This record gives sequence, structure tokens and C-alpha cells, in this order.
Amino acid sequence: MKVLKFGGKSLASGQAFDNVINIIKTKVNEGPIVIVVSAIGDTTDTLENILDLAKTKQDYTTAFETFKNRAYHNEADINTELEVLSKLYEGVSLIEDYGVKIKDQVLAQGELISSKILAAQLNAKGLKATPVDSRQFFITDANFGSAQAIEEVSKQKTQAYFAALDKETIAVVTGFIGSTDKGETTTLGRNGSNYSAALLANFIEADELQNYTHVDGIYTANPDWVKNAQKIEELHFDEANELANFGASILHAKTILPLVENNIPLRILNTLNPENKGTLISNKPTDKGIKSLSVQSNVALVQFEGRGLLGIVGVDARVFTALANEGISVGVISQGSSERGLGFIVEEKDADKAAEALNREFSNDFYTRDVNSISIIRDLAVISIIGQNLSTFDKPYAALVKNKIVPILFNNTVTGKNVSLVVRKEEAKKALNVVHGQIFGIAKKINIAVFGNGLVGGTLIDQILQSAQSIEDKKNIALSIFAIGNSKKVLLNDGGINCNWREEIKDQSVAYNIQEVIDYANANHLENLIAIDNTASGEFIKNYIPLVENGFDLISSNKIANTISYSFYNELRQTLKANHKEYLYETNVGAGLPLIDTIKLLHLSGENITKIKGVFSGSLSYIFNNYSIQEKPFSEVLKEAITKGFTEPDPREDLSGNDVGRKLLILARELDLQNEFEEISIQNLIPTDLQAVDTPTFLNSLEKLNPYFDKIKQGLAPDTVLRYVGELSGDLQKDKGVLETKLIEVPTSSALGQLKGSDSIFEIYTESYGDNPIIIQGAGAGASVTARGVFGDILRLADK
Ligand SMILES: NC(=O)C1=CN([C@@H]2O[C@H](COP(=O)(O)OP(=O)(O)OC[C@H]3O[C@@H](n4cnc5c(N)ncnc54)[C@H](O)[C@@H]3O)[C@@H](O)[C@H]2O)C=CC1
Ligand SMILES: N[C@@H](CC=O)C(=O)O
Repeated sequence: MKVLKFGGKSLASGQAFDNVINIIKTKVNEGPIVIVVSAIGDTTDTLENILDLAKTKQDYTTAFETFKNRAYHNEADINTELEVLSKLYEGVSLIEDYGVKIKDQVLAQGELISSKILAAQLNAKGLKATPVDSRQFFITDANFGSAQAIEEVSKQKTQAYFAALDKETIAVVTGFIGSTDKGETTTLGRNGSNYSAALLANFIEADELQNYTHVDGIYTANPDWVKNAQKIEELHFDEANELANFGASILHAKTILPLVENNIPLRILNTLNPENKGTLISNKPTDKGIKSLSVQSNVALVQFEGRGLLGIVGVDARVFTALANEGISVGVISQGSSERGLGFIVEEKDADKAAEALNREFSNDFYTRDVNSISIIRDLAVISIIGQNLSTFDKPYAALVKNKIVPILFNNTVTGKNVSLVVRKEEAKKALNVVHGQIFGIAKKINIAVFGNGLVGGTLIDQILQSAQSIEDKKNIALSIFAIGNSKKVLLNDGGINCNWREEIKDQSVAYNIQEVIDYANANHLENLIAIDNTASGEFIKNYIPLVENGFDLISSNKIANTISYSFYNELRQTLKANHKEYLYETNVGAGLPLIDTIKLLHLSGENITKIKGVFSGSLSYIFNNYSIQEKPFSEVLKEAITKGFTEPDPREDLSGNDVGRKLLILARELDLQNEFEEISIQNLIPTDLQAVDTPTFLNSLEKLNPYFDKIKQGLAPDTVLRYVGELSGDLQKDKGVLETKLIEVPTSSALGQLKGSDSIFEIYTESYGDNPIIIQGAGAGASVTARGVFGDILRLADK
């Protein structure tokens, strides 16, 4: 015999009802079954609302008429139930009050109606079925509203009833209701129908209880909140019990216990997807130990503090007695060893009542100043991780902190493996996703905002979109670009921008400021945030600190933030540290070459770097490599460098020597030197009359550069070429180094003279390596190598 239980939602619509009948038709061919039903759809709430209207002398009759006229009420003879309701409502409206007994009688009609309707439908479809009023055999205590079955007598009566029932008839039993030994109607409380089904399965020693719900089974987290929540195939009774105790709404501890007694498996199934095998709960041991996350929203923290409570015995007893007297149930509890305060979680609706009860209880202690404050923090949520051992909770916890979620309370159970975190309600979804991703090793989602979609930014976006799938497959990291912003507009998509972004940014982008992007990320609970600056803007860097303060890690190809005042450089690093955030900028020097990482590692490992020199600029390298040996005018070579994407958006940033100066300064600061940009000796290659004009005017006047550079070229000695070099020297163990950039003449046969294309070359001299420097050489500019370097930074951050 199998017991099939159908919840209210399974009976809520025509389609769901048809599915229920089809399921029953299939099951009945497999062997004997008994059905247990809840009230249809929202019936219980509706019946209670009408009761409240009647009590408050409002027009309850209209609502009751609407209820009576529900279409499916024609499908069975439910006059008795409607008559009972009519009389009860009338009585309540006359005396303007009702008690728990009346309420139980009213609500019970919901299940009585649904069992009649389902039985009638089954009969209409040719199956022999009968509605069964469970009050005749479920005998309960008189705890109306949340009654408990008196098992021995209920069992006896149930067995007697079913022994007498024609074996060909399908019993459609009312869930949720019972009666006292005096025949008074009771209800079995929250999840009461499941409890009824479990009792029935136990009493008739069923082979299995199949609980048909509106979900495919029990998930590792609520799938409405966590997209990649996984269905749990099998659970042990004990694990299910833990889940039930920690608020998994689909289970209730009361439901598990009767099943354990006779070792009856429980299967959670979906009425709308009956083919799915659901989750099986049995006494079969599971290997992994379950891990599942549940969230209890709408809770508040009550904080009770008193300087004079240290060592005083009985304070906690007074606190909890005061709460118990008000019928307030307490969740997570925290008390420091100093005993100077106590914090505990209650349902939000009970918070004021709890504070009032404590204020009353401790009024004298306030007077003596032993108690000094009772306060409430509202809008909280409790996330419980069931099956989580503290010894392996380091990673999920670190991931939470990295996402700027610091739990207000943290609590683990002594027995069992359960961890509870109290977080702000608005952070709960993000926290749940972060912890879930960590625990289940699900692809870690990295949410990226790319600012600047020009040469480097645009190439980066394309590279990310092209490689995202293979990175997810290989590294379990899911890269998602949720924002692309330029100097005017931003395109936002919390689900991830796709390869149509160039069209979408034209049609769907909106004007923005950085706070709006931050707000968007927060509103959509996006975790693991990275902001990437691919602008060349001195304005945009003002956003760095707000971004970091709002949980973003930073990456930039833009060099400005690292080369304005040392005080900003420092402030940014302090902010990063305080917020546990990172800032990576490998492409700031040498584009895609691994220069900054190398310098950082050498310096960190205590290697004394004594000098760094070389050709730092890819664009100037290209320009002078070609101009020195070709017969082309300087302006043409420069145009080629611009077209190939080697120069800065305004090429004067290169020609002025400023870009090389910035790179030198960035390296110097990596060595803890505190130089300022103004202290760099920079040879500016731009004729004075072109230094102050705007960018378009300069770009239209490139020919004016030719005479200046022709003169320099004509002055070259035989077998020499021009190279623009940078050098960081001086005593690099002190506060400041000597930074210099200049155009020099070198033998064509020398290492510098041999450079090709846009190659940069960096010679790093250190104490251990002596006169033989470490040399890093390769393409030092270009959108694609730079974007690849930025991509490397993304993966470094994602790996952390
Ligand atoms: N081209 C190269 O080889 C290398 C370039 N870089 C750096 O890459 C950065 C980008 O260079 P490109 O892509 O060539 O520049 P680009 O001029 O092609 O693109 C710049 C982008 O930044 C946006 N932008 C400008 N001001 C903005 C603001 N205030 N807010 C938001 N967006 C803003 C523009 O709308 C544009 O989309 C520069 O900082 C450059 O120094 C670094 C290493 C190598
Ligand atoms: N314009 C720069 C690009 C990289 O930083 C250069 O030429 O090196």
C-alpha cells in the first residue's frame, strides 16, 4: 500500500487537478493506494479571512458567497460543509469573536470539501473512490490549532477503519484535521496535512509515502533564489529531520518521526512533473552527509546588554521566561563569555513584544543600571547550512567577507553539523549564492563591470565572451559581464551581456553615474564584483574608492590612478586593505608582459633591485624602430602606430614622454619608493606649439612634427638608431629613486638597436644577478595583448 499526499497547490488549478487524477490513475494500476489531501489552493486562507471579516462586523457574506460559487464546488455535494460554515460565520458575526475551537471547525471544512471534490472527480473518471473524514480515526489532544495525535487510539481506529473498507475503493482522506475524544474538531498545525499523511502511512504500515508538491524534490537551496541549486536525490531520515528543523519549508519534523518508526520511505514528488523521481528520504545511509541551505527571512535580533550582569546567576532564565510568557519562540542565541549581553533572534513580528517583555522584567535592573540597553535590529535573515562542519567553513566564510557580507551573528550547533549565519535581509540572497557556490563547488560566478569599451575595452569584452565557456569548463569560473560603461552611457544586464553588445550599447544603454552601477549590482545581489578601468581618464579614477567601498575588486589598464599623487596611491591601498579588496594592473607597464608581477615577487622575496632600464613604450618603440631605418616621414610612422592601436588615445601622452614616465613611476612605487610624477626628468618630444592644442587639432597637424624629427634623424652617427628609453636608478633602498626618460642614439647592433616592431625591453638589475640583468622583452603595446593581460588579471582575482 502506498499513501499519496497532494498539497493545496497541486489542487490549485484545472491543469494541476488533471495531473493529480492522471497520477492516481497510473498509481492505482501499480498497487493499492490511499490518498491524503490538503484544502484546495488558497482555501484555508480564504476561510480564515472570511472569519475575520465576520468577527469585525464587516461584510463577510459577499466574500462567503464568492467562495461558495467557486467553479469546482459544483463538482461534489458539499452542502453540509457550506451549511456548517454559514452557521459558524453567522455566529461569529453575532458575538463578534471566535476562539481556537471555532477556527479549527471553520478551517477543517477546507479539507472536507477537497476530499469530496477529488473523490467525485475520480468516480467521474471511472475510479471507485470515497471521501474519508479523518476525524473519525485521528484522535488528538485538545491543543486546538496545533493538535497532536494520540497515537495508540488513533492507530487502532485507523486500522479498524481501513480493515472494514472495500479494498477496491480509493480512500481520499482529509489531511490536517482530527478530533478530540469528545468529538471536537481539531487541526494539526503548520504542515498538518503532511503530518496526517505520515501518521496514516505509519498506522496502516504503508510501503511508501509519496508527497506530491509543486517542486521536483528537496534542493540544496531554494531554486527561486539560487539558480544552480541542485536536487538532492536521497536523504537519510536524520538528515531530513535536520533540514526540517532548520526551516526547509517542504519538510516538517513532525512528518518524519511517524515514518521513522515503521521505516517507511518518503518520496517528495512534483505534481506537475510526475516523471521526475524526486527526493527519497529513507533509513538508507547516504555517503556524503547532506548539505543544504535554508533561509528564514523576516527575523529580528534583540540585543540585551547590561554592564552589571557579569557573574549574576539567573539572568538568562529571567530573559527566556519573560519571552516564554509572551509565547515568543527564540531562534539563534548568542552570549559572549563576558556575560555582559545576550543577543537572540525572534520573528520580526514578535520583536517589539519581546523588547517590551524584557523592559518590564528588567525595569528594576535599569534603575540600578545593571541593565543598560535593550535594542532591536530589524530586517534580518538567518541562513542555515545543514550538514556543514565548522572545520571546512573557512572558504565560504572568506568568500562572504570578500563580498562585504560580515554576518551579524554566527552560530554552530554542538551536535550535528549545522552552521547558522544572521545577515541583513537585503544581503541574504547574495550571501546564499556565495555560500552555496563555495560549498557545492559550483562554478564561481564573477560579475564584471567593464568601463571603457574602446580599443582595449572592446577587445577585452570580445575575449571574455569568446573564452567564458571554456574557462567555466576548465576552471569552474563563470565570467559574466553585467555592465559596459563608456564616457556617456552604460549597458546593464544582470544575467550577462552577450556578443550583441555593440548593437545593444547603441540601442539600450542609458546615461549613468557610478552609484547607479553600484546600486544595480546590489539590487541584483551580484557577488564577486570586479570593476575594470579601460579608460585613459583622470576623471574615472575618482570612482575607484567608492567601487572598492562597495565590494568591487579593481583592475585597470589605465595608469592614472597609480601615477597621480602618492597620497592618493596610499589612500587607495588603505581603502583596499580595509575592505579586503584587490587592485591588479599588470598591463600598466609592458602591456601583456609579466613585468609587474616579476618586480613584485623579486621585491617581496627580498631581492634588492638596483636599476631598471629599457624601452618602456611599445608605441615609441614601433615609431623609432621604423623611423630610424625607413625613408618615411615621421608623421606617417606615427599614423601607423595610432592605427595599430599602440599609442594612447591621445598620442601626445606617448610623445611627451609622460607615458614612459608613468611606467617608471609605477615600477618605482612597486619598490616602495615614494616619488611623485613631477620629480621625473622627462624629455618631451612634442614641439611647443603642438603641446597645448586639443586632440583633434593635434591629430590633424601631425605633419608639423616632421621637420623636428627629420633634424634629429639627420644628426644620427652612422650605424646608430634612435630609441626612447627610461631608467630608474639611484639608491632604491631609500624613499626616492632617480627617474629619467630620454631619446638616445644607440648602435644598430646593440640589444636596444635590434628591437623590432612594437617590442618593449626591460632590463632588471638586482644584487644577486649582478651585471647580468633579468630581461623581459616582447610586444609592449597593442589592444589585443593588453586585453589579454587584463584578462589574466581577471583570472588571478577569480582564483582567489
Ligand atoms: N593600447 C595599448 O597598447 C595599451 C593601452 N593601455 C591603456 O588602456 C587604456 C585604454 O586605451 P584605449 O582602449 O586605447 O582607449 P580608447 O580611447 O580606445 O577607449 C577609451 C574608452 O574609455 C571611455 N571613457 C573615457 N572617459 C571615460 C569616463 N570618464 N568614464 C567611462 N568611460 C570613459 C571611452 O568612452 C572609451 O570607450 C588606456 O588607459 C591606456 O593607457 C595600457 C597598456 C597598453
Ligand atoms: N601607449 C603605450 C601603450 C601601453 O601602455 C605604449 O606605447 O607603451
